[in-house]
Amino acid sequence: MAATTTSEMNNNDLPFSVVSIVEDVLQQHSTRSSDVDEEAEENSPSQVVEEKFQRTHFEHYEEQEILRNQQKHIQELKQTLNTTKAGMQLLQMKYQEDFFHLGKHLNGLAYAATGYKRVLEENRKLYNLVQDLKGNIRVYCRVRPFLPGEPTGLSAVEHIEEGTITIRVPSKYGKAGNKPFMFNKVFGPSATQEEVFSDMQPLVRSVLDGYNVCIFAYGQTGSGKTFTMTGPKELTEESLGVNYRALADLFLLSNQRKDTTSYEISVQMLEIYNEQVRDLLATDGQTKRLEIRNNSQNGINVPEASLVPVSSTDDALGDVISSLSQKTSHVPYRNSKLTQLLQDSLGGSAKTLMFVHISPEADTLGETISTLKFAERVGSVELGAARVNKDNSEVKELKEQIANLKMALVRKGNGNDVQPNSIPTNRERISRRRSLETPTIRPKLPTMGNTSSNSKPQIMDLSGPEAFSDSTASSRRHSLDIHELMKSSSPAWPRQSLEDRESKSGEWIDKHEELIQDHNPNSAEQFYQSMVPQQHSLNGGKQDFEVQSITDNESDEATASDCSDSDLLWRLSVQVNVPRVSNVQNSANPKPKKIQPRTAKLSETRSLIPSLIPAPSKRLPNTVNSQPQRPTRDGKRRLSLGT
Ligand SMILES: Nc1ncnc2c1ncn2[C@@H]1O[C@H](COP(=O)(O)OP(=O)(O)OP(=O)(O)O)[C@@H](O)[C@H]1O
Repeated sequence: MAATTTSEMNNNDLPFSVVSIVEDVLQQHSTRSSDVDEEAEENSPSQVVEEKFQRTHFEHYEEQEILRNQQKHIQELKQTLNTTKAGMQLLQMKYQEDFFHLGKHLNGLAYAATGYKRVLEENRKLYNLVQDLKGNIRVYCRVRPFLPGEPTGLSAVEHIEEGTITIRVPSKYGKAGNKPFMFNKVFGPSATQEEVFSDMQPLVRSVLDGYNVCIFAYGQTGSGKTFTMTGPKELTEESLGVNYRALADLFLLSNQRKDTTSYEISVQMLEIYNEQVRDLLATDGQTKRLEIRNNSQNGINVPEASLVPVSSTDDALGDVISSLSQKTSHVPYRNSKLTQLLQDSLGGSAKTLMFVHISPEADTLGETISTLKFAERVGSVELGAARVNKDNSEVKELKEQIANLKMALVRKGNGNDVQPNSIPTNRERISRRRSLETPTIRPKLPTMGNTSSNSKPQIMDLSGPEAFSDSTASSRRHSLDIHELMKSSSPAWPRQSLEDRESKSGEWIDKHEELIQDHNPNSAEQFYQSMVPQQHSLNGGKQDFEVQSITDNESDEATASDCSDSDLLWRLSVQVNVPRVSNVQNSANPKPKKIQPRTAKLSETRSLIPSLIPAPSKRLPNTVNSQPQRPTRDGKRRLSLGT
């Protein structure tokens, strides 16, 4: 029985203490049995047997009692064990349930967090869209990281969040505390070149939709302007700056669209240093000094000539921004070479983006704060909504006629007899209109007074080999044309008749142009490859950066694929204007081209949306500068440009 009990106990996984108690009892039982046997041997047999029986019986009874008690305890223990097990299982289930709920809750929180981020991003896009519609200059702020070897003390930047950068201001700069500055976007020290470019890529791409785009970098020396615009000294694919990426992207798109659209891309690199403009791509081994010219055909351009310093770039840019933000009738663009070149971007119909750069070091905080304040002011300048170039064909033609008439009047006033042929003949007009229709490269229209139909990005850098390219004319390049030309003392500027100019349109537009890409399907990769190993090798004989948007019957894909959300309304204005171009074509061409069904369909769609198009804000024309010249100041802040 003892054995059975033990085995039972074992089978039920009874605690060790219970098993040992049972074994002790069995041990005692066998000891007592042997004692009884010994006593029986000493007494008479019958008595002994009697006593033995009684004792055994009694002991047996006792043992049974003990066993019963123990079994009872075992049962109780079993029950406790089962209850505990059940309790444990319950707890486990509860914990699992709690974990599940916690996970769900966390998921919900994570989702809410991403939702919040999405909403913030959406808000930013909408804010940018509103700003674009108002024509505000977009301002992106970028903070350079601490450089190796620099004392990595306390950063001047307290906090960065989407479009807000908060600066720690100590008491020596006024009221101590945190000062927030708001921009369209703020990139922290860890932002990569790719991140920076991807944010502005839609803007760059809108060049191919016919917009002028100007991108320039501003900030104190060593704050990272060159890094953003070009890249570091050791260029790798990852470290390529905005200029390379923008060009590579334009080549890529032009290649992708080659079946429907032909783009002509050329590059111009200039340096403005001490108010002198130099052609960085001059092939004769010397950097030529250039003069900035403005005519209504091509807007600002730079024929060969020397320049007289006018005023500090820093002051001049500040003055222009100030005038623009106060909406004064006269904006002193001509006070510096930079502002002259940027005239169409700062006051024209271009989309303009300024990168403001700051260093993280606390000891440059004074400069940082004034840079950020200036940049905030720039961000508040409303230029009016950007306008696509190609919607201006009729206006362009009328302006062309007005300019020709003005020219004729001026000549008449000078005693020259003017032939009425300075007014374009029907044939010329038709040929111009045809040029708008051409499905390949749009020829440059040379006649004065005409607004350009080309988009010309610029690249400029004022610090070291800072470069920028020329921007095209917009409809606002007006008042300077005649006066400029008449006042010109540049020997290189052709004293040609309008007819001559028309016949040599390419030369009229820019002497420093050289086609670097045309119909080359591999040009994007070639360009990219050539840039990385050669580093800054744009000097290799390629000149003049000019991107032209060509056909007016561009396919939907050709115009649509590149636009960001914020470009949507800009695109709408492109679309609305297309039917007008078609009309011009039809009226101008005696044998009108058969309109592609795709284009016709587009026209229908487009005709539905004109009411959505914001009216471009109007500005008074600029007059020839009459501002007093300002002394040059050796400003610390500098600019790097790329349009
Ligand atoms: N975002 C960045 N990440 C890493 N290094 C950077 C970054 N920005 C700038 N640098 C480094 O900081 C140094 C100064 O930058 P950079 O030459 O671009 O300044 P800058 O504003 O063009 O100066 P300057 O006006 O004197 O020409 C360079 O060594 C550059 O590689």
